[in-house]
Amino acid sequence: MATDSKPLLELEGVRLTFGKEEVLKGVDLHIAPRERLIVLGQSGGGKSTLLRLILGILKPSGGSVRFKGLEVGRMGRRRLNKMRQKIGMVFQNSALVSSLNVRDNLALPLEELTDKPRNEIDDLIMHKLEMVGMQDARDKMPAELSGGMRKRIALARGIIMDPELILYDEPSAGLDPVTSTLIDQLIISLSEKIGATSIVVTHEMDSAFRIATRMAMLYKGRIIAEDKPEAFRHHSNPVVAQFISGNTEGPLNEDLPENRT
Ligand SMILES: Nc1ncnc2c1ncn2[C@@H]1O[C@H](COP(=O)(O)OP(=O)(O)OP(=O)(O)O)[C@@H](O)[C@H]1O
Repeated sequence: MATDSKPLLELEGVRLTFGKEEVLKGVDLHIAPRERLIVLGQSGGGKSTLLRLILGILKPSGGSVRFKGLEVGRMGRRRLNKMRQKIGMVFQNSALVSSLNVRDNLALPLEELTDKPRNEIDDLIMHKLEMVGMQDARDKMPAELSGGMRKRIALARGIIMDPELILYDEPSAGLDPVTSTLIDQLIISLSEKIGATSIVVTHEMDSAFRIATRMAMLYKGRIIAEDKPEAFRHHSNPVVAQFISGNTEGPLNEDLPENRT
């Protein structure tokens, strides 16, 4: 029990500047094992940037990102590779390599980050394809699959190494409502099956409420609210309340290009 209550991931005072733009101004966030945390925020607010900091693709300009107690920004290549074996990533638009078939797309992270033999890689791929109901797609090219099928393959690739943490960037973007619900259910069941923690960036509020065990709102470079989903439905913070409702009147309007001075 004691280890389970320790955060898997700790972000403290994380700042990130691109040129003159300070995108993150001090993000504090602790993520406990097995949580499914939804990160909400406006377009261009820095959500994808946050995921890239967690993966160690970007280094913070200030503050710290710790995965299992280790500072990600200070890891060398070997440590980073080791950590990335424990983190699965499901990108926006699935991000499959169009010139590779499903089998080879799923093999990529295993070949890049491990020295597993081919037969072991093939067994793992079949097992993960079965978990997402896509065992018949092994030899198909991405172009032969629908958006929902490609998303299932992206999920299979995200869990290929039984990660402890899975990062999802807009997992249901561009999918029809039914496919989107099925993908949300799969996200929940897969993370429960492998005992993973999930961080999901999304703008789709129905998906967010279906998936979340906790929610956080990123606004103007900081986390301005974090709470259980029920609390987010009727939040006292006017920014959160407007974001959730999609109301066209409220404090978020100050940030619209036409209202900037
Ligand atoms: N590599 C980069 N170099 C310079 N600026 C960048 C870079 N990556 C992101 N940015 C800028 O940082 C800001 C945050 O981008 P980010 O993609 O993290 O936002 P987001 O919240 O994920 O947006 P969306 O919801 O639209 O995907 C944007 O202004 C973007 O232009």
